[in-house]
Amino acid sequence: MRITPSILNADFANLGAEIARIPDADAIHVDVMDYRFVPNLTIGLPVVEAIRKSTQQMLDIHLMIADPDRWAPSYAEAGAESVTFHVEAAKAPIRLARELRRLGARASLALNPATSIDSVADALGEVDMVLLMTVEPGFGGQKFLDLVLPKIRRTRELLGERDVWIQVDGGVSVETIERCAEAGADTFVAGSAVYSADNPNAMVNRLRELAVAACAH
Ligand SMILES: O=C(CO)[C@H](O)[C@H](O)COP(=O)(O)O
Ligand SMILES: [Fe+2]
Repeated sequence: MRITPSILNADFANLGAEIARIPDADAIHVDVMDYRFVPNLTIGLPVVEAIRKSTQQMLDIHLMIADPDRWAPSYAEAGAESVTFHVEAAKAPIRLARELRRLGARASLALNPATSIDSVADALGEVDMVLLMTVEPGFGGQKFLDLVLPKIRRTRELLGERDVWIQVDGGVSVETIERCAEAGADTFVAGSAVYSADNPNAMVNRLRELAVAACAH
């Protein structure tokens, strides 16, 4: 069970210090948005390169951008351990996943809430993680969409014994993480839940404990 907090709701003027507040995180989830794939703009490659220099923690880059085929490899070259791109945006997802792995990164495929996992079933052997959006991408602090839970179960079923992580992203909190874990998710993005907590690192550990306990049922 991995907790990968999103820095979307952290203080962007103090990113290094904000990341240092969550030493027990399993990775730092960085949301890259481009005003094209989603109606929001965040940060891009230069900031990711600066983050890379400021921390040894695993970087989990979530690209919500148009044309990831063109831009995603640079994030692997910048030293990100995991690069996620959206299937709705990629022109050649298998070629891109292979390129990311060739560059030494984990390759990960993201699906919007309305995108079916069965539509990408044949590509699952090419990736290290599937990110299932549990809100419409673009903003932090949105309400978790329960309608994604059957897709988490279906993804687990399709993956079988394969060692592919299932990450959920959007509205994950102490209220919703157990449902995700019971359905088969093993990697959890939490943005506002972590950074609105008085003690973000304690929240990371609390979320992990809830996920572990839910899975043991
Ligand atoms: O990809 C994202 C939004 O598109 C973010 O990772 C996600 O929304 C995290 O924030 P929160 O936990 O507040 O929902
Ligand atoms: Fe994200």
